Amino acid sequence: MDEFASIRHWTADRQGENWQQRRGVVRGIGDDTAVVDAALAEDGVASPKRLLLAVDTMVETVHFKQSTMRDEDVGYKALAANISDIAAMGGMPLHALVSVSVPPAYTPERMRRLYDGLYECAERYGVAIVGGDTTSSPGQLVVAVTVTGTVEAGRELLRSGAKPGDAVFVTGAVGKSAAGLHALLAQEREQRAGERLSPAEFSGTGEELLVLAHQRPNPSVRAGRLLQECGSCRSLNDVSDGLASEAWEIAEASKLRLVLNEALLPRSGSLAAYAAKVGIDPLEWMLYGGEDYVLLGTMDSQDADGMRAVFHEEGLPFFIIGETEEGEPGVVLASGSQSQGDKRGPSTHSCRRIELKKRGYNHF
Ligand SMILES: Nc1ncnc2c1ncn2[C@@H]1O[C@H](COP(=O)(O)OP(=O)(O)OP(=O)(O)O)[C@@H](O)[C@H]1O
Ligand SMILES: Cc1ncc(C[n+]2csc(CCOP(=O)(O)O)c2C)c(N)n1
Ligand SMILES: [Mg+2]
Ligand SMILES: [Mg+2]
Ligand SMILES: [Mg+2]
Repeated sequence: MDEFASIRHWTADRQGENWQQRRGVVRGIGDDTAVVDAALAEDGVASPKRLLLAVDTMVETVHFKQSTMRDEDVGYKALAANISDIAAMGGMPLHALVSVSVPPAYTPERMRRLYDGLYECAERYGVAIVGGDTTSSPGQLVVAVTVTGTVEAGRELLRSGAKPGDAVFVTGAVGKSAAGLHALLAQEREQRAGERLSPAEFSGTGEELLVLAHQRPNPSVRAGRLLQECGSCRSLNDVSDGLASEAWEIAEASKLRLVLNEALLPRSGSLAAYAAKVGIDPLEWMLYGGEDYVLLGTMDSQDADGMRAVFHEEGLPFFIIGETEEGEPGVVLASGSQSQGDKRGPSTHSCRRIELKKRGYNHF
């Protein structure tokens, strides 16, 4: 049973509508965050804002190793990954609760450094850290962060709102984090056995930006707010498990197909250079890598140019990478097409369509 099937097995049809409704639950399990009508939660009148609630966990050896992340990076990324889910609803992040399970290797100084990173991220995104929980751990460090946020009622950007004929967009390059992890793990293998492993120094090298993307991801809060305000964004998700996997989630929730145009996928120069150096197809990292925390969504295709202009004005990247179409839920990668922006092939090129598997990072 995979991760998604497990969650369904544990939770599907386990609670009647009664308590969900009486507690103002607009959207429960199944999206980037839960959506709760704050006023209805207390049997009050309708609120102009709704509460967003989410938790994500980082586990040593699963999400990071001593050789891939400094302690302050672990703190920063644990909060950033959570803020990213609020961004993926078009919301404003507000509060965080931090639960840590601390093994003996993590001295008070190391934990203080982890909190340096947490607070750095909190300051940058205007999040108040309001509590948490602390336990010992026999082996690995576990950091679980719960975030709250708000969004204008009825304006939350769900995975389920896409319509056939929408434009598909991403708010940044994908694959850099996975390439950065590859560089860090390659460095780890080069270090002598028994040496205390620490994150490799990449400053001044071509890999520096990739490693930074892995250790210090920037959740797309401003982008999410712009998309929420514009009114033409129909579905949204953040890229934690990989582009293909997140596209599948929108396809399933909205009951349609996403057609991604390979030539339109943003290609980072540093990613291409590193992929060539180590002989790996960069597409593998771009489609299945994950942990990029950019936003993937769909919008009214008529407003796509306007949206691109709004993002440009704010100095933010925005790429139209495909479109949606009616059909059985699925994700297709089209290459060699003649669509706009594909400058690589002659116009006689035939379009190749590959069905993408729902593959990405899966915990089970
Ligand atoms: N153990 C659990 N019990 C109840 N609900 C869960 C559990 N694990 C996940 N969920 C719910 O399942 C849905 C999908 O969760 P998931 O963690 O895949 O989303 P995400 O945080 O956007 O992705 P990622 O964890 O890759 O960042 C969410 O609504 C989440 O609250
Ligand atoms: C040492 C090490 N090995 C592998 C990875 C890759 N990785 C771990 S979890 C995850 C998906 C997001 O997690 P979640 O779904 O829990 O939010 C990915 C891509 C890593 N970061 N560090
Ligand atoms: Mg998410
Ligand atoms: Mg999650
Ligand atoms: Mg998440």
